[in-house]
Amino acid sequence: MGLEIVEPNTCIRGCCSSNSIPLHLPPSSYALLSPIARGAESVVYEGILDGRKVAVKKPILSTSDDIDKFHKELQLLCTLDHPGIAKLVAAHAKPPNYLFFFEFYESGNLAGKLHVEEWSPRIDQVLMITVQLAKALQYLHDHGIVHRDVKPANVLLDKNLCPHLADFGLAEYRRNLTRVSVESWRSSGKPTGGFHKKNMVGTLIYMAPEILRKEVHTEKSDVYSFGISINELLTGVVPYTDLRAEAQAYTVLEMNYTEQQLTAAVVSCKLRPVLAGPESGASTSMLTLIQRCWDENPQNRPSFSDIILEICPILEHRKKSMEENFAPGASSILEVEQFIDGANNLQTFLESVNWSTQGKQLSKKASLAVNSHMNNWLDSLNEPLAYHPVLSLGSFATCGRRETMEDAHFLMPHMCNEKDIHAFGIFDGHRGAAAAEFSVQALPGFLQSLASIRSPIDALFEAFVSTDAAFRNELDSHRKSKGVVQKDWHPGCAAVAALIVRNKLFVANAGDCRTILCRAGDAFPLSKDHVASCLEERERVISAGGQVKWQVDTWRVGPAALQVTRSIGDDDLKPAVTAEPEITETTLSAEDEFLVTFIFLLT
Ligand SMILES: Nc1ncnc2c1ncn2[C@@H]1O[C@H](COP(=O)(O)OP(=O)(O)OP(=O)(O)O)[C@@H](O)[C@H]1O
Ligand SMILES: [Mn+2]
Repeated sequence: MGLEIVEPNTCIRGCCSSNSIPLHLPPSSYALLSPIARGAESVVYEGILDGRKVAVKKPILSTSDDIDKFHKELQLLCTLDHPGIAKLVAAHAKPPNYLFFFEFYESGNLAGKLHVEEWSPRIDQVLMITVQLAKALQYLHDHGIVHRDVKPANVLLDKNLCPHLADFGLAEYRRNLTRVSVESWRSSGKPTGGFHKKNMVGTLIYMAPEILRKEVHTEKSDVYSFGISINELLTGVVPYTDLRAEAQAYTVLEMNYTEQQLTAAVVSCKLRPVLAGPESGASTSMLTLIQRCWDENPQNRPSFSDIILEICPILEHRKKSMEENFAPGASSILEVEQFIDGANNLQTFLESVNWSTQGKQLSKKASLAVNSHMNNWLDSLNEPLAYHPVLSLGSFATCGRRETMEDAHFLMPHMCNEKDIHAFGIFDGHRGAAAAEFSVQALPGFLQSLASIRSPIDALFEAFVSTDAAFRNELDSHRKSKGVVQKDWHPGCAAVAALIVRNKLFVANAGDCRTILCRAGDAFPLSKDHVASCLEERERVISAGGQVKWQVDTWRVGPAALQVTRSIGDDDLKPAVTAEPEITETTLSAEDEFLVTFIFLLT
């Protein structure tokens, strides 16, 4: 770059100096274009410096403390030179203009990439970002600097999606950190809540428990924030917004939990974000590493050198297996991309079980085992004058704002070729789609096999319980024999099934899907939500040996913080979270217009 360094190359106070970064610039050498981001403390503009595109950070300086802070940040930035750290190319440190000029990173910050663009990185991209960031933080720590604001919003991505750690507004030399932290941030002298809001709310979810307890910030507090951020990169979910998988659409602020509630939960109840599952493509060792990063005790957290040592071999192994599988002759970038995608899919395929097929096979076995004649159901209802419903049906499913579909449903009109028997069901998965995928195949089979030997109510009841037992069995045997299923992975699903036998409607429910009957224009609920906020359910769970705690915003069950109290799967919470459904029976009449069974969506 042709920018000249004018000696003495220092800031106005003489406290910042550099051999390579110009610290004052002739006004003609730069121009500020449109703003890219407005924070509480600064505005970042797209700009031109000496003919080249840059990002210009212009701090809002309203008190002398702010000016001190600018000098401190500049001093620090002048000493840093690492490919994983956003590069300061120049600064202007003389009144009236205080400006930082950074290299421009085209792909914006990682938070925007994940949550606005809904980017879902491949596992090799996650690993690459993890290693690069860990190297940048290792470099900082080696220089005695603690970043104190590690989060995806402060990670900038270049056009190759390589990460560069930015925003040194809170960075400090470790030796200066004695008993500062939260108190000193709070006393920044600004009358508005802006500063407080920025540093507490925006960063709160990344803050280590010791910081929330107002203890000293150490390198290990950066490790904690790093762990939370990498998990976010794997899940694509803003921390704590999916305590209940069904409510993922919430953002932290919308969820209305107060600072104190979240702080209390993180500090005292050791609440952490939901760990990424195996479907993210992350290996068990990587997931365990994340958990160690967010360990309660800072001393149990790995250092960045440890993290690099552990992640590098995983990345190497990944690269190697992709190279080995690399098709000779593939030449264009597109082909390479496709190939990498293919390799990823293959990996995911090998690592996961096809739960749908498992469920289907089981369902076949079950229905073959019994000769299905349902005449006994129809015989028992043989009232010639009874209302005879005529059925039309349909279904609609949408993934909503979630990355993957965890819900499933079946429509089984004319079950076992009986024109007056129909069954429908909906399964709302959580902690992965496995339980829903399995149940949607298995449950109808169980129901058919039980039709000839049980009453409709008993058949429904047993179909739920058997599906649950079969799923947990299957999960267990995969855990034991093939090791393909992680031992701490406990998928589950809420389920509701409706069975129509001539003019009788039976609805079996376990969880919080809902069924509503429209009768003469009015809505009649045929199911009751099984959630921990319901006193009756809470008491049932506790008496079955489960733990129910108020966490964040509502009552939740067990360490998994599940809101539903009945489900198929969730084997870590059995028997308290039971699969036994509650069943209602309704006699249909000509007034009944339609039946809606649905998953409660929060959008
Ligand atoms: N070099 C850059 N290239 C591209 N975009 C940038 C660059 N620097 C900053 N930005 C954009 O500006 C945002 C804010 O930058 P930064 O975090 O450094 O400032 P801040 O004042 O701390 O802002 P905030 O209050 O939001 O944390 C970044 O998240 C990013 O979107
Ligand atoms: Mn920032």
